[in-house]
Amino acid sequence: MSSADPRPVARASGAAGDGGGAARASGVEVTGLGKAHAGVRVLDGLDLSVPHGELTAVIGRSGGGKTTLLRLIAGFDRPDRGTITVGGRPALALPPERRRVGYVTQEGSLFPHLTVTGNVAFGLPWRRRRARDGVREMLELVGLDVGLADRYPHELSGGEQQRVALARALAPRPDAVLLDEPFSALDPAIRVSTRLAVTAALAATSTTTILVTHDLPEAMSLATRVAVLRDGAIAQVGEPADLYLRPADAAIAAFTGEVCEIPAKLLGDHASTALGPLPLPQTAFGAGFVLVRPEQITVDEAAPARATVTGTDFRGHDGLIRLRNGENEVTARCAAHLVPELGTSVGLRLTGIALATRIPPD
Ligand SMILES: Nc1ncnc2c1ncn2[C@@H]1O[C@H](COP(=O)(O)OP(=O)(O)OP(=O)(O)O)[C@@H](O)[C@H]1O
Repeated sequence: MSSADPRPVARASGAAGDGGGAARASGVEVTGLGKAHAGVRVLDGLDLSVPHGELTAVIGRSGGGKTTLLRLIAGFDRPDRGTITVGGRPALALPPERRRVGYVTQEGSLFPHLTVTGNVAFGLPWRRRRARDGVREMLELVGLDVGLADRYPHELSGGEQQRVALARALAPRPDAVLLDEPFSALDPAIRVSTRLAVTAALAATSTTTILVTHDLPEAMSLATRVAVLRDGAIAQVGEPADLYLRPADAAIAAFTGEVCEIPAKLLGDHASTALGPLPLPQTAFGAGFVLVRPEQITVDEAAPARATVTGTDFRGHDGLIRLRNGENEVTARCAAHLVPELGTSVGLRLTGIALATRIPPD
């Protein structure tokens, strides 16, 4: 993790949400979860283990069942089969209000007729409700100005509303918090500050969290681990770098970032390509392709392989360069100030290890 990495490093114990005790020793465990909607199987034998105090992001195609998974954990729907354990306690026998699970949606879903104080206090136990200290503590935790305590939701910005929603979810000191695309309705400037405040509050309280998001960079930068939901089950779970650099298959490689296919002779532990040799993640033989990220193709004037720039796609901090190398089209990524002119001939070199290989059927 670099010093610029916004992920909070320390997860303090004994902070606001740390209820302590053996019940909080585990996070969320889901095994063999199955659920059909209107006769269509959405989840099919899904296993997911989120360690206590960690943030796991769940990504997957739209309609793949991410919200369904969160709703089953929260207790808003019942699974057809499988088990769910939250904070070490079997959850299925418990109604939503006794599961000790907080839920924050895209819209925040604050009560419009209650002030910030009323919304946050709603999540507090009775004996703490009348004490404004409890509300103040929660607002400070999510980085909100306590001067906003008497405002109504419509008097707050979207980012402020989401912080209040998290404060309300954290107030009862839940064993887990489920975040269903909580930042997607926010504009980019507010989005960054809101997600920093939210993740800092979750870290300070060591709250086990499942984040559903469509935003891949967001998942990769905030989560300890990322899980890919595919065909009703978790196809791969791992640290962000694992998923990006060592995807389980070609489909996950394409889902987790841009990929480039390069024709190759697969020679066991490495491949031979027109851009030079490349180590393989698994032994493979035959004529096929290696998959690499665009940034693994580097422009290097000393490299023997040459290619002509046929297109550029400027992205601000970096740029994609489309290149023709003999019969092959490849895409490289380079720093914005190094993007070459159209039509230029450049040297190319492959770096790193192939993400995956593909051998076309005969
Ligand atoms: N109550 C319901 N009745 C019938 N079908 C439903 C119900 N809830 C969800 N579905 C269907 O189940 C599938 C999974 O939906 P879900 O909302 O869990 O997916 P998702 O991965 O969260 O999607 P998105 O990323 O678009 O939010 C979809 O095809 C959806 O239409």
